[in-house]
Amino acid sequence: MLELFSSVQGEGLLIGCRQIFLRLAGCNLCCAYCDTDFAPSAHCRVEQQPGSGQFVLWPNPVALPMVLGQIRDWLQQAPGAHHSLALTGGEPLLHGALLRDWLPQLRGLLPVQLETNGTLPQALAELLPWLDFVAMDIKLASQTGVPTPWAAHDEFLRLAAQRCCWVKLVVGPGTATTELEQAAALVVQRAPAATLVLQPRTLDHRCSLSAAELLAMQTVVAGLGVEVRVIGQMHRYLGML
Ligand SMILES: C[S@@+](CC[C@H](N)C(=O)[O-])C[C@H]1O[C@@H](n2cnc3c(N)ncnc32)[C@H](O)[C@@H]1O
Ligand SMILES: Nc1nc2[nH]cc(C(=O)O)c2c(=O)[nH]1
Ligand code: SF4
Ligand SMILES: [Mg+2]
Repeated sequence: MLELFSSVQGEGLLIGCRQIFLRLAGCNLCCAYCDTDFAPSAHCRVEQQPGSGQFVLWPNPVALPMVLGQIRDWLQQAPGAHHSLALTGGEPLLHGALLRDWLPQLRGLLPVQLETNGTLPQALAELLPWLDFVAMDIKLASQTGVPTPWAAHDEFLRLAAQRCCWVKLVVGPGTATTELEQAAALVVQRAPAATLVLQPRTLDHRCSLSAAELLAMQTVVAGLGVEVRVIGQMHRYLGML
């Protein structure tokens, strides 16, 4: 485990909701735009007072009772403040066995949102009963630098559609209309109730696209019958974790 903190969700459909973030190490992808250090570490950093920027280091592997104790403290300090728990990484679905163990108790404290790259459908299938929200990326080759894993995304989205789910597309300079069309078609086919979020790539702390470029992309996706939102990474602007 790499991080445990209480913040405000800065992306996707739960933007603005207070959440506890649990970040796990490791990833099966290497997106060119990735803003997160997910390398395994000997320590997990745990923010003390939320927003303080003061961390204590817990040695890895962290045991579940430590995590539950810290979350209970935050919930008691701020009654009713938290909406849910965000499980992120790295790619959290690489830790299927651990999550199978942990999720029943974590979900006893808060509803659970999974942040995922949408490439590990088998792992998702095993954890679905303990997930309330699934925020899935479709990884566009123009931004990641590697071909989009369309087949894995297809299988993944079929499963995610059994939960409250939305799809994030990180878009940026070079994103092709054909990519947007293919992603929108997949959503229409596999999860017609899901919203598609256009998330502009953040580069050097700024939005990498102009207003005109974002609106043009929004027009393409909306024209294909998908519910669409344009949402940037708000936590960066707020200066939050
Ligand atoms: C760090 S990832 C962890 C979860 C999972 N590995 C994934 O990619 O969905 C969390 C989210 O941050 C997004 N993200 C990472 N770097 C970004 C950037 N520079 N600009 C915009 N979004 C970014 C990812 O696309 C993903 O939606
Ligand atoms: N505030 C905040 N919102 C987020 N939404 C997704 C995040 C992630 O790294 O998965 C993230 C994050 O790291 N911080
Ligand atoms: S899948 Fe997520 S954590 Fe992994 S490299 Fe891409 S953005 Fe980063
Ligand atoms: Mg992040």
